[in-house]
Amino acid sequence: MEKNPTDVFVVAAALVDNQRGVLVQKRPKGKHMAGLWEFPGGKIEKGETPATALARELQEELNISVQVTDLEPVTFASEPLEGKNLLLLLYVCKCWSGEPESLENSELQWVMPDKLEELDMPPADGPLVDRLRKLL
Ligand SMILES: Nc1nc2c([nH]c(=O)n2[C@H]2C[C@H](O)[C@@H](COP(=O)(O)OP(=O)(O)OP(=O)(O)O)O2)c(=O)[nH]1
Repeated sequence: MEKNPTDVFVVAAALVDNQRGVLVQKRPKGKHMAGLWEFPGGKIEKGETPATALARELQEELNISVQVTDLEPVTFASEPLEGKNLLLLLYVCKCWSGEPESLENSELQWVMPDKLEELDMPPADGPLVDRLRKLL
């Protein structure tokens, strides 16, 4: 099968804490979809697996260490994005080292799973949130 050059592969994590809920971050000003809340993560780079990409993103964005074996695949979304197709893979992570802090100047908040749907999130995230609510 030929690789579709218009696909954008993104991995994201629902970090789950029993007391605080799920961590979301606000997309910073100046970026596409600025101001919307999203799950931490980002694009998969060349040579990475989805899980190694996500562990790298979580380190870079939140300064936490995650073992790839603690990343549990949950669901995915496929959505048009600026003339391309976004394939967004969502993982749940319940175990990490360090306290998440924003290294990229984005606002963070913990939200209980049943309140996630009240947030303004990118269109691709709607089905992910539905799935998480049923799971958590
Ligand atoms: N991390 C994350 N990205 C999401 C979510 N939902 C969603 O549509 N996206 C989109 C936004 C971006 O277009 C893309 C993530 O790529 P990114 O954060 O690495 O890239 P970006 O567009 O912010 O900018 P850049 O780093 O490429 O300059 O996936 C989500 O819940 N989490």
